[in-house]
Amino acid sequence: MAVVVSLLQHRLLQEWEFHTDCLMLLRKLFWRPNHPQFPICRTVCDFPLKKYDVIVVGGGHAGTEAAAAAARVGAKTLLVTQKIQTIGALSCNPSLGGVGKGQLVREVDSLDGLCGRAGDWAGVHFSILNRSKGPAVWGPRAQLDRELYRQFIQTELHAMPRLTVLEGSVEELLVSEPNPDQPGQHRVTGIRIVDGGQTISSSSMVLTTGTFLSGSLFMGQTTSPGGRIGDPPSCVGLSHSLREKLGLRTGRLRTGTPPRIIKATVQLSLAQINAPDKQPTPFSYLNKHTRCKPEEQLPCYLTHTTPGVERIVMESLHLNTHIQQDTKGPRYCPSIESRVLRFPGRSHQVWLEPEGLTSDLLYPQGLSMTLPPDLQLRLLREIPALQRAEIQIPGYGVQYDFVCPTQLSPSLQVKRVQGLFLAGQINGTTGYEEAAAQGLWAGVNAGRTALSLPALSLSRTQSYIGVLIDDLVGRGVTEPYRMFTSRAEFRTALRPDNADLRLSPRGFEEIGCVSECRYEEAVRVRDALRDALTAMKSISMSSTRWREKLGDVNVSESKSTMLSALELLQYNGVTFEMLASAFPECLSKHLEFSQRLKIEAIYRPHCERQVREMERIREEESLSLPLDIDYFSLPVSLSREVREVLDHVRPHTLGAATRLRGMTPAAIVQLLNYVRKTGQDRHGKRGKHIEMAALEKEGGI
Ligand SMILES: Cc1cc2nc3c(=O)[nH]c(=O)nc-3n(C[C@H](O)[C@H](O)[C@H](O)COP(=O)(O)OP(=O)(O)OC[C@H]3O[C@@H](n4cnc5c(N)ncnc54)[C@H](O)[C@@H]3O)c2cc1C
Repeated sequence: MAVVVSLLQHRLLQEWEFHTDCLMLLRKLFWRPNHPQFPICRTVCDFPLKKYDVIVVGGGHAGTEAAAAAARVGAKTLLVTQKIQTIGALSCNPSLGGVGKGQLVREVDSLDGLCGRAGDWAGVHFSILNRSKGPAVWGPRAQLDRELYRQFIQTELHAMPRLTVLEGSVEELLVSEPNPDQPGQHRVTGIRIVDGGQTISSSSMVLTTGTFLSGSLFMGQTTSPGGRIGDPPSCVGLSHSLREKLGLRTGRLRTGTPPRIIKATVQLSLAQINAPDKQPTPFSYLNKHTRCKPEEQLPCYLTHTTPGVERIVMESLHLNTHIQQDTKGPRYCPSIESRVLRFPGRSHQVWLEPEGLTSDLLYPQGLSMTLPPDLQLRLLREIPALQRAEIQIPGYGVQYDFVCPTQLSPSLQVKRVQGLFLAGQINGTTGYEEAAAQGLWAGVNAGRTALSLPALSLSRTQSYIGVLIDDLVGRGVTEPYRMFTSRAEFRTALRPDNADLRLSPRGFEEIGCVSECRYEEAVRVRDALRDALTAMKSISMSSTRWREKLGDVNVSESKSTMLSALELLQYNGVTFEMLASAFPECLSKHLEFSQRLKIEAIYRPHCERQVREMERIREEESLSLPLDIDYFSLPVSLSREVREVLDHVRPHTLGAATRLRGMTPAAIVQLLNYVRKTGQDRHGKRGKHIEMAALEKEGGI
């Protein structure tokens, strides 16, 4: 019976249809935290095995995705985390997605990860951010019910084949001599647990300790050890293992969280209401609906700080230890103290966000602070809507160790330690989505390595996950790293609408982390879109004929050339529905994909141009770069970082430049265009001479 319930539950979770209340009922009936039928071990003595293919340390957003991904690729996996109850906990903001981050959620979902479906289950307010810009940079986002999110993640993990969960704290990584056939100075062999000092072996491991590695909590002038309020830090032994035993370079970063406010004490009538989208858009490609019905969604509210807020911050700086420290915090999610110090005299936005369907708390986004609790209350009450507010949990800051991610390879394996993978905040990132994306990729590669399969990497031309990892391992971090669409040079191709086509087929055929049912759906969509594009290309008419056929479309009458239906779809005001009603016999069967086809039509020419540029780069790899280029004054769009690297290394060829740390495809295109454009002049004058000199210097002639 237990097995049948487990299978049924898992199947339903994979393929739910939210509008069927029956699933809610089944979940209510069968959901039991730590249900005994699942392989969960509370103490080390309980656990069934002494050896696993993969051990994942930490049950946050990176760890849960890593454990699930390793199990999906076929590895016998153990997830060890300090508290089973906090698996999938949202440490800070009750929200998922956003600009750049939403793209990551879609990509994790396309590789069969958990967070997209968890977001659809737990979301209480859905919106697409950046709608005024093109669909390539739209940001799917949701406010979440914390409890529902945590429960969903735990239910998924508990039902995952090949995965065991152990409650415990890891104090030491066990290592031995490296395998001589592979690069590296050590080889990971297992872990030691704090409680009783028992050891468990594995040849692959993913470390995802988040904000817990030597974590310290700050509130006013009080500092205490901790990784998150109510949770102890990772034991000192683990930091020692990484630094002293393995010789890894670490750094220190910080972040903070706002006080949680009792909703009943807030005068919401004094704040501006922010409604969700009328029709929620699911994160997951498998879901047609979200669990929350459109009319059941909760609003957010917008209010602003006053001069009184600034005064309290400035007057109490001496009582605020966290803010006095040099440690770098998240630039794009700053505390109210940092905002006031950076932009004095301004009023700052504060979003009042629901914490869940039944929660009586509000999360004041924008008011992250580390003042003493009495001053936090005084500060809140300077805001009109919060003048009677009461705090349930005060805000606090956390400082933690991270491992400099340039010590990792693109598979997220530590270069000098065979079998050791790192993911999430431990790599210097911030945010659930960044953690989930790395966790999934580290889990895939840890699983593959344990099964003697080659580790894989994702290119930045293919995915935001590739951009994130390439940035981390190529450039490292100097402050908590968060994703933005501007980090992706190929963002018009890496859209939130097409992550399934980019990743699910590869995820099934090559990587092995995608289920057959998701693969089949992605292939169905891919084939249907291809057929629809072919059909649209085959319909071609003059603009006059199109105007006759479709009525008042915005195509110039003077346009004498023929336009295909696909080209016409690029125009403002032309919809796929209009084309389908004009040519029902060949287009109406594709109406299901009308929005995707419109987006595809808009971006296709640009994406094709980018593909041609990439091909050009490959063909031009041997193109010489003049040795006397002044990279700092080059009149092209290159970042300061890239100019510094080029100036320092002075690569001889374009191919050598592409392999430099931190070089992006966009920078290479800029360089290629510049050298091609100026090449002729230079060859006529000094170019040849310089190339000869370079060869001589290299001993080439
Ligand atoms: C106070 C605070 C403020 C934050 N503010 C923001 C913000 O403003 N914006 C933002 O985007 N993000 C913020 N975050 C960060 C966000 O919570 C993280 O980015 C995200 O949770 C990172 O996921 P992770 O999986 O790397 O780590 P976490 O979610 O931190 O999970 C780490 C897990 O590892 C476990 N663990 C640690 N050490 C051990 C061990 N030795 N043995 C076993 N288990 C262990 C922990 O119990 C925990 O379950 C904040 C976090 C905190 C704590």
